[in-house]
Amino acid sequence: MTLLQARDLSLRLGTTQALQDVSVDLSPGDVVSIMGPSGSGKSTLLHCLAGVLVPDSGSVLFESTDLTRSSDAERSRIRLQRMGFVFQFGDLIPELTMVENVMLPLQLLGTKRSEARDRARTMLDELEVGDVADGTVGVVSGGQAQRTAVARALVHEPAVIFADEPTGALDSAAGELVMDSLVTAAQSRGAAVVLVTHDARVASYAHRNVTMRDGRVRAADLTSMR
Ligand SMILES: Nc1ncnc2c1ncn2[C@@H]1O[C@H](COP(=O)(O)OP(=O)(O)OP(=O)(O)O)[C@@H](O)[C@H]1O
Repeated sequence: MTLLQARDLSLRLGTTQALQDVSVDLSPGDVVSIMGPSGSGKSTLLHCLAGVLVPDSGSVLFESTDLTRSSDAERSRIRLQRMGFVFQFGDLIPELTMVENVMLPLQLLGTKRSEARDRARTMLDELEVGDVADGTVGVVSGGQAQRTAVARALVHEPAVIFADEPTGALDSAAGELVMDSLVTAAQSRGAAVVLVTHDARVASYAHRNVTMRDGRVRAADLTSMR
């Protein structure tokens, strides 16, 4: 069964051919890393797979919807309901506590506040950051904030998590904890993970690697060492 099937994606950004004929498949529970030098098109590919950017040509079939033929509103709805996102700098809302940050996707999806709070707390406990649930970004460590961002990405049970340099701002010990929690929690729910990273240790969590160079896939389906 395929969760996401991207075919022959090409996209020009300004004067740069950011993607050229890129194809990627994702099955439920897959963990795929996207590596490659700076400027090779990794983030652009991730954004096309997630329906944030629409390629000039090619198709992105996600759970039977072609994201390249969907309206902005439809793609936003699919992202909210079926996808989770983790970025390099957590992007937690600083005015909210950790648990309030994790409640957000559920509340946007219409879950009652009390239920959203319970589910967010359970998720934070699972990621071993339940003790900082009532803290704000200013008082928790970078690793705790990033595990909270992972909790927020997973709390609404998405089919896929997109993570762009999720450990890029952390030291290696904290980064490993974030990766362990991300991959373990996603796998236990059958969610796929797409990771953009420069870091071979982060990529070693993946089942498959896609290496980009100048907007093209250089090598796909390499077996990870882990
Ligand atoms: N909005 C834009 N306008 C013009 N060119 C862009 C734009 N966004 C990205 N590019 C160019 O597209 C190419 C691919 O960028 P992208 O950010 O996908 O690379 P990347 O591999 O993720 O790089 P990095 O590792 O540095 O984040 C680069 O040459 C970049 O300069």
